[in-house]
Amino acid sequence: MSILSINGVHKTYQSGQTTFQALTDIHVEVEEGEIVVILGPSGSGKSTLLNAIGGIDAIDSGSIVVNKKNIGRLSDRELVDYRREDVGFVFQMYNLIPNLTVYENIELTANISRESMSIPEVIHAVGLSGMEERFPRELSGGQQQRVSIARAVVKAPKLLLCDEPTGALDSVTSKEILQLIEKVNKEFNTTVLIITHNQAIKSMANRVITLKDGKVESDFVNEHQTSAEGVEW
Ligand SMILES: Nc1ncnc2c1ncn2[C@@H]1O[C@H](COP(=O)(O)OP(=O)(O)OP(=O)(O)O)[C@@H](O)[C@H]1O
Repeated sequence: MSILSINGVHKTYQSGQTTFQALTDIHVEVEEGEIVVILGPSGSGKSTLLNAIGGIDAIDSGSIVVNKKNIGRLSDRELVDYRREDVGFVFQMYNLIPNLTVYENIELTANISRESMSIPEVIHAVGLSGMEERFPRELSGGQQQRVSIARAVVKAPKLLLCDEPTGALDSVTSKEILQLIEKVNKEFNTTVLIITHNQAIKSMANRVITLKDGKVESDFVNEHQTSAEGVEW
């Protein structure tokens, strides 16, 4: 079943008199349960595409359908619900709330979503049992990223959108985080989209899409998919 369907998407940015074409005629289909890695150099449109899928930025034309919802047709209220319920975000900079504990950071998201998972179960799944009462400043970068993944996963999203999730981490910690993302994909059947400029990450994907100058340059099934364990820097 298709969980994400992107059809003929165009997006421009206006700055002063200049119009910049950030996305041109994007077509992508993602099936439920896939791990899709979207690669491309800086400026190729990766974040623009991810933000459009996440309902953060509007597109100019075309359609993005997630979990049978056409994002462009949602009212503001429905869009808030969509961002709360259907998609989870993981960013390079963890964006945790500094004066809330690990537990509270996760609880905050759980409280605003309709059907959240058990917080202790999620904390266990991300390997943070025993650290519930710590504050973000008392955690390593990798542990903070685990909290941000737990926060995204606790609302049981259909789609996990990861923007350079290992961009700020060393290679050993990066591999652990990729393994965790893989575990979320398998255990919770969460479809995962990872955008990155790191070529190494593509080996764990079952689909690899490359963007160039705002266009899909290639979109192929990875015949040599490895586990996240097999990602080599
Ligand atoms: N708000 C904006 N106003 C004008 N141009 C923008 C805006 N946001 C992005 N752009 C331009 O759109 C293009 C695509 O940007 P985007 O951030 O999607 O690229 P990216 O592939 O994610 O890059 P990076 O890997 O550096 O994050 C870039 O040329 C960028 O300068």
